[in-house]
Amino acid sequence: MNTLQINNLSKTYPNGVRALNNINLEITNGMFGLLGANGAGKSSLMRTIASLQEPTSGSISFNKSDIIKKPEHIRQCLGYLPQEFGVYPKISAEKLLNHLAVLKGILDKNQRKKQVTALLKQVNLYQHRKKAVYTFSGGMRQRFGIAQALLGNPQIIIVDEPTAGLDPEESNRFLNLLSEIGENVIVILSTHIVEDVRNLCPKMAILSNGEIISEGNPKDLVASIEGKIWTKIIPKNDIEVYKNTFDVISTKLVAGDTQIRILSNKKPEKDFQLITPNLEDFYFASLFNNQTKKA
Ligand SMILES: Nc1ncnc2c1ncn2[C@@H]1O[C@H](COP(=O)(O)OP(=O)(O)OP(=O)(O)O)[C@@H](O)[C@H]1O
Repeated sequence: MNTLQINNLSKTYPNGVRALNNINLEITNGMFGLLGANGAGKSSLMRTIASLQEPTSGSISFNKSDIIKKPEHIRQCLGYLPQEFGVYPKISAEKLLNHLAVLKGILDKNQRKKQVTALLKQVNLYQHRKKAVYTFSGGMRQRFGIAQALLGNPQIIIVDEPTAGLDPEESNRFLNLLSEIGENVIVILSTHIVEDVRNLCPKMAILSNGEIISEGNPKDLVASIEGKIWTKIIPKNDIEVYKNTFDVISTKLVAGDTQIRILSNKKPEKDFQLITPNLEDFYFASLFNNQTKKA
């Protein structure tokens, strides 16, 4: 069993932005979803775990080895697909993956060829192996990205916002690929897409303004708000009135009408309907509770 242990981790950038604020997490084998809005601090946390930047304070260990003092340990067993993969040179996907394999320390030529071929097949890019990656579509690039992250059989794989910008079919394809990686490694999926976490991750945490505000199994978290989420269709202009009166966690346009969802232990008033909550409701309820706690 692999264990990533994060204790009291904080990161303040030189410009004064406090991106991470006292994070504590223990992550073991399987898919772990890190959910948060843009700017919540997900990439800051992913980059710090990948030892690409140092925290301001706190500690991270991977299988009991301190990765801030000894970053080479996690680098050897890490596969990382960053949010921005960067510029691709004008060489074929096969050559680029081979080159990245050398950088990863796979020096035996035969072993390297075997692994590059197997990975290109696994991510369904084998038939496109002679094409340059910069000519690939967004989805193909992300699949190439996961192939490079899997080089060298990593024990911990970090994917940062991998489906942002992909169409639904490519997104599905990518997530299926991710779910096949296996249960014997840690996979951290950082995303703002609630559905992705619900479908894939048995464990998750919500990050907001650099803090972990909820953590657990998605089903258990949703069960904790069972019987507390109420909905009503209201005129668009009344939103502010309802917000001032009730704990409105979200508003949504449904077929041109405005639907509000409210967090309440009992029926807020007549015409409200109790609904079976989903993970998105839990996410919004967490953000709402956290904001009101701070206000
Ligand atoms: N290198 C940096 N220097 C200064 N501030 C930064 C730096 N990187 C991130 N930030 C700031 O830290 C905060 C968290 O950013 P981060 O990129 O970690 O969030 P995120 O959840 O990954 O969001 P997104 O999905 O939009 O990238 C933001 O306020 C951002 O502007």
